[in-house]
Amino acid sequence: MSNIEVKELKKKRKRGDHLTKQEKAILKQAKQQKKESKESNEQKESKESSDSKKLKKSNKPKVTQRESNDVENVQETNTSSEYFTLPDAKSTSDFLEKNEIKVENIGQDAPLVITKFSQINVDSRIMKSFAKFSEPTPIQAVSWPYLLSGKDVVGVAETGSGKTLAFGFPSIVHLLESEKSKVLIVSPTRELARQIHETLEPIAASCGIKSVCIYGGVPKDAQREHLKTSRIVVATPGRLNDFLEEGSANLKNADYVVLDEADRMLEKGFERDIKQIISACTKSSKQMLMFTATWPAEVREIASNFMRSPVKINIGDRDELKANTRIEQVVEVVDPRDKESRLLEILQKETKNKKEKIIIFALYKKEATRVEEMLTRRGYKIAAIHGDLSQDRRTQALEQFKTSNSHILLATDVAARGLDIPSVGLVINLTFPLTVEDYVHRIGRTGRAGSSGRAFTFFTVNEKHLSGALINVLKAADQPVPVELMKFGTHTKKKEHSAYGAFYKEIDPSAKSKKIKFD
Ligand SMILES: Nc1ncnc2c1ncn2[C@@H]1O[C@H](COP(=O)(O)OP(=O)(O)OP(=O)(O)O)[C@@H](O)[C@H]1O
Repeated sequence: MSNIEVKELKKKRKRGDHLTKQEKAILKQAKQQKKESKESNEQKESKESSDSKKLKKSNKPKVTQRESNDVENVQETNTSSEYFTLPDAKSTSDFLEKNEIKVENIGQDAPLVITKFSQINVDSRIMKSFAKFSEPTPIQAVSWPYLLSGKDVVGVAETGSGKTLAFGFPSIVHLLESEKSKVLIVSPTRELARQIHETLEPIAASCGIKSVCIYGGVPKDAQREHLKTSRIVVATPGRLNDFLEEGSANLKNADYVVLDEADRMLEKGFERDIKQIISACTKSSKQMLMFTATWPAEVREIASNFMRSPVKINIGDRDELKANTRIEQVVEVVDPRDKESRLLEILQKETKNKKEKIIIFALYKKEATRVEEMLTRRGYKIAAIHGDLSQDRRTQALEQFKTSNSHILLATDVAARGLDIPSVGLVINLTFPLTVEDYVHRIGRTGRAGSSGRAFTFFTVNEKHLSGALINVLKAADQPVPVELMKFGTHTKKKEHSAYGAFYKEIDPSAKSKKIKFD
């Protein structure tokens, strides 16, 4: 058995390909030999070295907690341990319990966790990106061991819990490991794509890896050029498909594919685009990842069509729809005609001597424009972001809001998901969104990365079909349920797949119309 042969088998195992009994036996034997040689090296070393030398980490640490001799279980137990060590069983179980972590599809094994950065053993250039954090967040702690081991993963964790680095960090390790590979990350909105790119670009660049952000509403030339050399592609579906159709994007080597905000990406408005994109990633051994804060039953089956027996990670018991519990939620049932006067009262109170940022959500673009004008006339400095604005104006508005030139952002649901602006203290839902999932994402623009936040929501008779689902979300977070809301009824209706995203899909105005052929 040559080293090359063993290496090939390890790769095969990492990809999740089937191993014959003989191949498993070869791996087991190799593992045993490695263990023995390590032990004999360690014995030699301990004889000749001082105590400090013993503390020095091996370049390829082993999983020490759960070695298995069961050949059948080699794939599950002997994960890609060269990148991490595991804590002892007690620390693991305490961590899992404290954070209400559920991990499915790992057989009989206990979940693997990386609770400290010191357990990670990867290129130090990547580790620098964690210098500002004290420890991995729960979704990072649990998803990293599986992602670093080549597994498909569905990760469901509350808004603002660090999902971007949960899928982003292992993607860079993957690119360093495999020179030909590419990473593709798909996001539903341009702003979120830019944000993901801004998070990962510096880390990738420090390792000499180029990345590109592909999104609509801006000229194509620069993106097309960067595509040629980039190994990380962060994209919105429409523009990416344009590039695929014209032959400028090549995803043949994309073997680490992420759908961020995965439930949104699998909705009717996007499903076809996503199918097209994934079928362009032709490598059979690709790793598929889906991350989100909301995972409705309606999309779980669709998701399974794209994945190979994924590990399902659920932080905080999120089989039911749940909002971040650090957000104080106030719901006020009002007459639809009174919403804007109530908004003015709230703003007057909330903007007095307060520095925190506020996001106001409207449902329709026209509504957003009208309310923006109304508030501007009353002297408020407003930044606005919705689908009717040019991309330049959207980018500018978001920048203004982030850098504090204006404390209020008026937005439609293009800003509901993913955007990470740490000083947002209050979210106001002027008009309730189309689904309660969107409500959870909207209010999740506050209370990020362990901080607390507040959300104020107007609820009217027009949304009464959503009262039951909203009541459940309020109750699950121990928030008060107004009597007026209860009067609308507590029943929940099954969501229609086509209901979501109806106002959401981004149309790229710069995309060329398709040719129609007449016979
Ligand atoms: N280990 C960590 N410790 C503390 N903060 C972290 C850690 N990892 C990431 N963060 C910070 O947490 C914030 C939220 O992260 P991120 O935007 O990835 O959340 P998310 O889970 O994707 O949210 P959403 O569901 O709204 O998309 C970011 O500001 C990020 O820098």
